[in-house]
This record gives sequence, C-alpha cells and structure tokens, in this order.
Amino acid sequence: MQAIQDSYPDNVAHCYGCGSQNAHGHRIRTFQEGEETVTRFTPEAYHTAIPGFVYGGLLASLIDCHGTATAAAARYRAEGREIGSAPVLRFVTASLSVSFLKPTPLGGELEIRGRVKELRGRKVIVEASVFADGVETVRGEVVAAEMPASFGN
Ligand SMILES: CCCCCCCCCCCCCCCC(=O)SCCNC(=O)CCNC(=O)[C@H](O)C(C)(C)COP(=O)(O)OP(=O)(O)OC[C@H]1O[C@@H](n2cnc3c(N)ncnc32)[C@H](O)[C@@H]1OP(=O)(O)O
Repeated sequence: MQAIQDSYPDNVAHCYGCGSQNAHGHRIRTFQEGEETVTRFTPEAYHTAIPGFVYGGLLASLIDCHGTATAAAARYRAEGREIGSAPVLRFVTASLSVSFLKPTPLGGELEIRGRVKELRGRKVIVEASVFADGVETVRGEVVAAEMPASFGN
C-alpha cells in the first residue's frame, strides 16, 4: 500500500521523523483511511521515559510528522493534484501542541490517527491522537505551514 511519505521526492525525504532517506530516523509511514490518516509505529526499548513507558518526545515527533504528512496530502487533494506532483508542496511545522493524557505503555504497536481540522491559505491544522491498545494516551495539534522560498533566511 502506498504511504503518503512514499510520494516525498528524495531531495525532501531526510526528515528525522518521516524521511525515507534518513537511516537513523523513525521513517514513519502514513496512510489515508477515509477522512482519517493512520500511522503505526512500534517504539524500541531505547525510547523509554520511565521503565515500561514511552518517552514523550518520541510521541510528540510521531504526532508532528503524522501531521505534516496529513497536511501535505490534504492540500494536494484540495487542489485536485496527484500527491507528490511538482511543484512540490512542502509543509513544515509552525506549531505543535501535545497533551499527554495517560502514560503510554512501551512494548507494542502504537496507532496514530489524524484528521484535518482546518485548511486555509498556506496553513493546514491537523488534530492527531496516539492510541495504545485502543486507548488514547496522547492528543495533539499540528499547525503546518507551506514552506516559504525564504525558509532559513
Ligand atoms: C504528500 C506529498 C508531499 C510532497 C513533499 C512533501 C515534503 C514534506 C517534507 C516534510 C518535511 C518534514 C517536516 C517535519 C516537521 C518539522 O520538523 S519542520 C521543522 C520545524 N519547523 C520549522 O523549522 C519551521 C520554522 N518556521 C518557519 O519557517 C516559519 O515561521 C513558517 C512556519 C514557515 C511560517 O512562516 P511564514 O510562512 O513566513 O509565515 P506566515 O505567512 O505568517 O504563516 C503562514 C500561516 O501559518 C500561521 N502560523 C505561522 N506560524 C505559526 C505559529 N507558530 N503558530 C500558529 N500558526 C502559525 C500564520 O498565522 C499563517 O496563517 P494565516 O494567517 O494564513 O491563517
């Protein structure tokens, strides 16, 4: 099955969270399921916060990259364009907020589910949650902004 990240051109596929070209990264893969997007990720023992529980920074990064992928795909869809087609719509995180509702147990697959809350102009707001064994443990919101030509200047 084709993940949203499979459409990222190689020259923008180095992100630590979602870049297929980053050997040290999470390399998450996000799929569209109806109105929702879904990422599945199994943390390793070295992603520990407190023994038995997942480090919150990892959980935040899963929400982050799940959100930017959801945003890019939504914007392509809104423009009626094939995902990944040129000119490439590159989204970066303008803002990330995360609420840790419950400790997230380490040792199994996590499911991240997201949906677009708002799509307007150069900005897409995505809501996403992390579920462990069907229980929502983390809820977050990503404001993704289309990367300006002046990025980094
Ligand atoms: C599917 C196929 C795809 C193909 C190919 C895709 C490639 C996909 C590559 C993915 C790559 C991975 C991405 C990983 C996620 C990172 O980790 S990205 C790294 C962390 N983020 C950054 O470094 C971003 C640094 N910040 C910036 O560059 C700039 O501040 C920003 C965010 C681009 C905004 O700059 P700007 O466009 O000049 O600012 P502006 O026009 O004022 O903002 C645009 C909109 O965003 C809003 N906004 C800006 N900042 C904020 C904020 N902090 N809070 C809330 N709203 C904000 C503005 O209010 C505005 O909204 P509207 O007024 O239009 O409603």
